[in-house]
Amino acid sequence: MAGSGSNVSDPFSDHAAVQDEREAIVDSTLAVGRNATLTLGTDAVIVLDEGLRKGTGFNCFGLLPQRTTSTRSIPYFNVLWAEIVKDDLTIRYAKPDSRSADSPVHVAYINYTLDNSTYSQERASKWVARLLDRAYAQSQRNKRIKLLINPFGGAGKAVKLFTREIEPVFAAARCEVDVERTTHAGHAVEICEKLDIDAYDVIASASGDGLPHECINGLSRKPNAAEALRKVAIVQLPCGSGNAMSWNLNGTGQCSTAALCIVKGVRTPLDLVSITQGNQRTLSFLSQALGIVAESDLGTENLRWMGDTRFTFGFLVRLLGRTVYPCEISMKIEIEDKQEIKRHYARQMARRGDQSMLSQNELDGPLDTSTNLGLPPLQYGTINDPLPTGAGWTPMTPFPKLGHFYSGNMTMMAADMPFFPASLPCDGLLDLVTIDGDIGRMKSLDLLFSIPKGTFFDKDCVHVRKVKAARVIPHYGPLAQNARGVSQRKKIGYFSVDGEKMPFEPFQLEVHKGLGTVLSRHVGMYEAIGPPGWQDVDLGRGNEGFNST
Ligand SMILES: Nc1ncnc2c1ncn2[C@@H]1O[C@H](COP(=O)(O)OP(=O)(O)OP(=O)(O)O)[C@@H](O)[C@H]1O
Repeated sequence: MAGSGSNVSDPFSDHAAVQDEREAIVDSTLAVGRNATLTLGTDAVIVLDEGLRKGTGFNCFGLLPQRTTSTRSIPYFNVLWAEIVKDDLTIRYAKPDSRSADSPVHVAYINYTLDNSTYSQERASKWVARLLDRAYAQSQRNKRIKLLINPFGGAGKAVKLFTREIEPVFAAARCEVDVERTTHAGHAVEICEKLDIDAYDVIASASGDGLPHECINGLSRKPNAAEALRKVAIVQLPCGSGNAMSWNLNGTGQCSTAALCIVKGVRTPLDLVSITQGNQRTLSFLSQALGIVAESDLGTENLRWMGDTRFTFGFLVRLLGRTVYPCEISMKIEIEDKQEIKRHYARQMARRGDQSMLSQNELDGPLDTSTNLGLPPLQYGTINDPLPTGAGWTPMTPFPKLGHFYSGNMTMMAADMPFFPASLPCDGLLDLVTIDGDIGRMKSLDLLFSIPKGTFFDKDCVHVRKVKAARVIPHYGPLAQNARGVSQRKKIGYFSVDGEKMPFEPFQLEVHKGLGTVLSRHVGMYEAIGPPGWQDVDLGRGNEGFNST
């Protein structure tokens, strides 16, 4: 009944709480001049300024509408820096050029002259500190970035893109940037092998996916490789043609937006894959391909003048030719059923959903100090060892009609190419897809169009498993007689790792959970929609699923 004693559920009866709330509102609002205030809102800083209403003064003789609102909101994510110099408060932020989802950004700023009383200055300094706390949250400020530019990457525009789109964003965010141009193939490996890992937080590549691949392999050559790969985050500023790393971690193919995402990026551990061939061990962060995908990429180098279209052209030519690429494959399968893969994905996403619950150790996993911080030992040996036969390993099995062998550690292989929708940055597993090459042209075309639509995963002819390791022996390439008259297959064919050409010969791969580190827009997840229907999967209780640690 109204008025009968205290009502604890009535927030207005709690005077202390109301007082706290009032003070919080007062603290979050800063008066900057007679007609303007800046307020720290839930996810943006709100600028209320009568001056904004006046517009630019040009309204095309009354034909264009004048700005009628006096407020503007700047999302915290876009705030690059804020500071007070003498009596001037300046907030620099990344302003999108358009409303499109993948719009580039440019650096803009607002500036107000403060009342120069000590009280006002102190309040303003506290307000700026609170703004920066919100703008950066879990992300490290003033990152120290080693920035490598491949002057010939993509369409050869990386240097221009750096000057116009990337540098202004890093400068506005007060990042320390040390720029170096690569002069030859393999240069990034050499630079990263010698890099002082205490001097940098991030290695950024203004390039395609080739340079990040080299950076990872450069760090892997250090005697303290595991420590280096843990300490320094590898990122990409998308200047190539595929730019998969940027699409997966930041959801953009724009250099300026990727720079903003790196400024605000949070550390995410990334599984890396060891590939052994002969006596070589290479690390991979993205994909391994044999057959049609490798040929469409590496076999079309002579068509570079076509730009991105060369992949599609190469793909269609081979697809319509119903080319097969026979191989023998043995895998250590962890999850095979598509519904189980969706459940695994849903379970991992549920864990990631509450980021505040994750400790840094849980995110990065324990660092194995038993190996002097060098690369982790290979659990299943190399391609030169006898075939592993332990739990989960399938026998070496012929795939006589194989059209695609494609394993992926990230979802997007390029813009609109979510080839591995169930992949996760740090589940210790690789998504391995095989498709027969003789499935018929219409079915093949339908498959091709299903990739951007996100329905590819559920197609019957698409075989997907989550694996921890695999051994592959390619059995294609033309037959030729050797000097002793014995028929042998010529080593002609393409094997691509992260889009880079590797020797066309047998290989073994093995996943290392969370060995690498990247910066991502969201902790522990890719900017992708996941396998179809994963949100509807019933996780049940007590079902812990695959434990990859
Ligand atoms: N200065 C250079 N001259 C020649 N090759 C270089 C140079 N710098 C880097 N490279 C090599 O270029 C290769 C491709 O690099 P990157 O991925 O950056 O560009 P891209 O191939 O054009 O991009 P994408 O893979 O998206 O098409 C890498 O293998 C790297 O070793």
